[in-house]
Amino acid sequence: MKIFSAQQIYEADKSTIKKEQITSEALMERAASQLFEWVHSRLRGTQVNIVLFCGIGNNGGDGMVLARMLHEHGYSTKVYVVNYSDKRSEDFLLNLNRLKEAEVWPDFINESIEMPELSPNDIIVDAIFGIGLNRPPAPWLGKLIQHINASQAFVLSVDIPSGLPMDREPWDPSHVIQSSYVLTFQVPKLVFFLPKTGIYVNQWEVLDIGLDQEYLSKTDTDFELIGRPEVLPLYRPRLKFSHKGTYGHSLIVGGSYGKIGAVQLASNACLSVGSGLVTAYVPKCGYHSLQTAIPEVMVLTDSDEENISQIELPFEPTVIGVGIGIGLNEKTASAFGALLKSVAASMVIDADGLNILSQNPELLKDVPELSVLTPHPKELERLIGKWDSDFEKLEKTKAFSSQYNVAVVIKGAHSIIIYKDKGYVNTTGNPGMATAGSGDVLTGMLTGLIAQGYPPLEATIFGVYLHGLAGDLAASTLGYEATKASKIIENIGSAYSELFRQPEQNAQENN
Ligand SMILES: NC(=O)C1=CN([C@@H]2O[C@H](COP(=O)(O)OP(=O)(O)OC[C@H]3O[C@@H](n4cnc5c(N)ncnc54)[C@H](O)[C@@H]3O)[C@@H](O)[C@H]2O)[C@@H](O)CC1
Ligand SMILES: Nc1ncnc2c1ncn2[C@@H]1O[C@H](COP(=O)(O)OP(=O)(O)O)[C@@H](O)[C@H]1O
Ligand SMILES: [K+]
Repeated sequence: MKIFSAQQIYEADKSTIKKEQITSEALMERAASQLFEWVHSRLRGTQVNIVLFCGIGNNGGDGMVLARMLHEHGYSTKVYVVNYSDKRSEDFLLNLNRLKEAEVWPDFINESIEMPELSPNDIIVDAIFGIGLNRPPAPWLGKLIQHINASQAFVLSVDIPSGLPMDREPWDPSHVIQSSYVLTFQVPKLVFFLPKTGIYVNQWEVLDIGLDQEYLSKTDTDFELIGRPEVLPLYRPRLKFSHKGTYGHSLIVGGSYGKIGAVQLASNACLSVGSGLVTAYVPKCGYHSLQTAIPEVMVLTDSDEENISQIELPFEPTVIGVGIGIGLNEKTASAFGALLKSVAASMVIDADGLNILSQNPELLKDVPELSVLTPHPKELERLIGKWDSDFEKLEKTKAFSSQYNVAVVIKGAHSIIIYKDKGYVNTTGNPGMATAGSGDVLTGMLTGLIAQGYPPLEATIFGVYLHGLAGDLAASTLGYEATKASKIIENIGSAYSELFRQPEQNAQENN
């Protein structure tokens, strides 16, 4: 699913209005009836107190229409107009009048009014600001937002949590609505998925308000949300008359004394995702444990007992996954540098492989084109330098990816794959995966997919999704705390099956 900017969403609105020859007010009515249907189908007339906070723009207009519909269906409502500007939108004004005609009399909140009383049992509708927020909310608005956040009530945000801008981090992190649920119009918003802005969104769902499909499909976006519909077409079916050679020979290079487990995890994941053959290259100390733990994996050893010192390969691997548990030893760094120079095959580079690159940036030019780098945030910072916001981080990563023609996976709750100017935002995974070795599993999986012939970018999009899905399946039986890296591997098979089974749910959890 494409992720559009605010500008593009306004364009889509305009295009819809023009093409369908409807008024903007009719589009607002359509959007708000979707909101109403959502609420009504869940509450079914239950008598709870619904408190609506509506701004004076079109987001507030949506709130006004929703208030009228709730009132008409017998719900108990209290409406506050949050009067932050004299520049009220036309459609807001029109719907304010309609609300009054329906004999609902909103209270007007401004700077000098006391905060309204709220109960934890209320349902609060947050329609103060939408995607039009373009400057910091005034301090009194910030206080109102804090007051709503302190209420412990369920907060349903219209389109986006109020106070959250579309293209930057908030000016004051405490002046943003903490949404229990966001009903967002037509398309998901990038800020739902970034670490510093996604924290305001507990759950979200897209409401289809019928914006111009032609505009939406022909417009290119900087980011795409990766769910099952995006991943399924990437799948490469296994052929009946195939053999192990059809699915590539992966090489996993890594490990050092005390960190052989990382190679075990990566090799096992590589095999479990479907690589035809897997060879692990480790220092001598890793030989016995690897041969014992995973009989399917072949093992080559370095001449050094504890560290990789010189990589000599008696065969030509299809793809190399490198860096996990490798350490920062000088001998290892120069062996890694020599490996980069000697192979043309794509690599998947992780962990200390990335740190060696950061310490020796002259090696970056030798990284084979279309390789995949999988940094967690600290490793990324060492590679591209500090950033002042999530948005700058994305821009810097795009520049890095373009410069070296590599895909970069920014790992996190929503891992984002950057390739040149485009970002792919993953939707699977859970906090149970914040555990030792889950990154090693990802490295092995991406390597194993490339081995099977998935082009590197597709392997990365597919693999990051599958890794998260395997983690979700592991957590569904084990819970977050007991989910560990080896359990993610055990669920790779079920994750493949899951791809072809259940329809994707609309609501996404994001905490
Ligand atoms: N036809 C349309 O354009 C549709 C718009 N919809 C709703 O419209 C919303 C966008 O509406 P608007 O563009 O009116 O914007 P908002 O309702 O988000 O904000 C209202 C106005 O407040 C001003 N403003 C921004 N930051 C401010 C601040 N800190 N203090 C005071 N004033 C500030 C801006 O001029 C802005 O236009 C969407 O989020 C969505 O809810 C929906 O009704 C669907 C159709
Ligand atoms: N809170 C989370 N939600 C979803 N996925 C997560 C979360 N925390 C970590 N992950 C995933 O787990 C993996 C962790 O990788 P990494 O930090 O390199 O671990 P390690 O170095 O221990 O192998 C990444 O793929 C990341 O996206
Ligand atoms: K809102």
